[in-house]
Amino acid sequence: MKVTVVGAGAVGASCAEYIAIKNFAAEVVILDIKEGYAEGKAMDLMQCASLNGFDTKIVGSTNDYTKTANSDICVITSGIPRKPGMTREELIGINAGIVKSVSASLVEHSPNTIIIVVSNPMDTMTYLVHKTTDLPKHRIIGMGGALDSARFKYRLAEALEAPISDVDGMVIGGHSDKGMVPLTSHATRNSIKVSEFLSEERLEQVAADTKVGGATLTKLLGTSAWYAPGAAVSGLVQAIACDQKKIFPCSTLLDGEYGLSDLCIGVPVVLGRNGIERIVDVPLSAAEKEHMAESAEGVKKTNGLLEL
Ligand SMILES: NC(=O)c1ccc[n+]([C@@H]2O[C@H](COP(=O)([O-])OP(=O)(O)OC[C@H]3O[C@@H](n4cnc5c(N)ncnc54)[C@H](O)[C@@H]3O)[C@@H](O)[C@H]2O)c1
Ligand SMILES: O=C(O)C[C@H](O)C(=O)O
Repeated sequence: MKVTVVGAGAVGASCAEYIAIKNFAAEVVILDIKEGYAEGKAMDLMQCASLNGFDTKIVGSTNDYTKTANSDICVITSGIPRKPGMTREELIGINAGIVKSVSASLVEHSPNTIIIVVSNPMDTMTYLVHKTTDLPKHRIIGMGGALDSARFKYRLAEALEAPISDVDGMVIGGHSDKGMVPLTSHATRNSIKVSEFLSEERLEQVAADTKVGGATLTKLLGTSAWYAPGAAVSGLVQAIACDQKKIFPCSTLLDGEYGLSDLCIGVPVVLGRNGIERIVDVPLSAAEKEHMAESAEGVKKTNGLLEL
């Protein structure tokens, strides 16, 4: 199993590190445009191998796509992150050009690859990869919901004063401050609906804190987060590489599912060796349906800014 990660910055390096530590891939190539940067990160990570007990070979590349040839999975993290006070959507002007050229180079060298898009605004960047490459839709996956769901579980555990391992929950919709749809009606603590433990008001606070999860960290860090994003990407990569058939909310091209078409947005999917193997239809409450429709409108508005 060969995995390429484009962008050796905060998220790309974190993602490569988690993939290596989980020890399921033979090779991880990290590629960056900055001279020597990916080679440096790869060498530093390789020097963790004996300490952390992994055999994954990590290779760095300064913009040489021949090193990425025949990758089974390619992750795109190249592009600028937001600064405090910015929205993800404001990154489109710079990141669209980067994602378009990077995805073209990746597909040229790995025509059978599965692409995972991380760069923001992620749903729109995932749509852009659909529009500009000829990869089939099950091989283009946007990562956002896996991270947002991890943040939702963190906030639920905090409210419930329970261990995170007792909590389950999922966030669908657009990966944006306003567009996320935390599915509070489906969230559980050890199979019991969380509404049995928390007031409606407290649950609304959990949902609100979840939606601004990325903005909260950006304010604290001065740039956006990387540990949980890297871990979330590695979870998707592992589910595909190991054919786990796990369900994650991922951004995917919809064609009537959830009453939506011609956009990429987060919905639950089964991930296996073929990429997105199935979109899972979850019954939504009336409020969740309304939030999903509003979220889709927001994503479509951002897609409208693309020069296709
Ligand atoms: N989808 C998500 O859940 C999620 C989570 C976190 C971050 N992000 C996004 O991921 C992106 C990266 O964030 P980061 O914190 O790692 O930023 P970063 O600045 O630390 O790293 C980005 C890297 O991309 C490289 N790069 C730029 N143009 C390139 C090109 N054409 N080819 C190859 N490499 C190129 C840069 O040199 C840099 O090293 C941002 O757009 C951020 O908003 C998304
Ligand atoms: O918040 C950001 O801009 C980065 C990322 O999308 C995140 O949710 O951490």
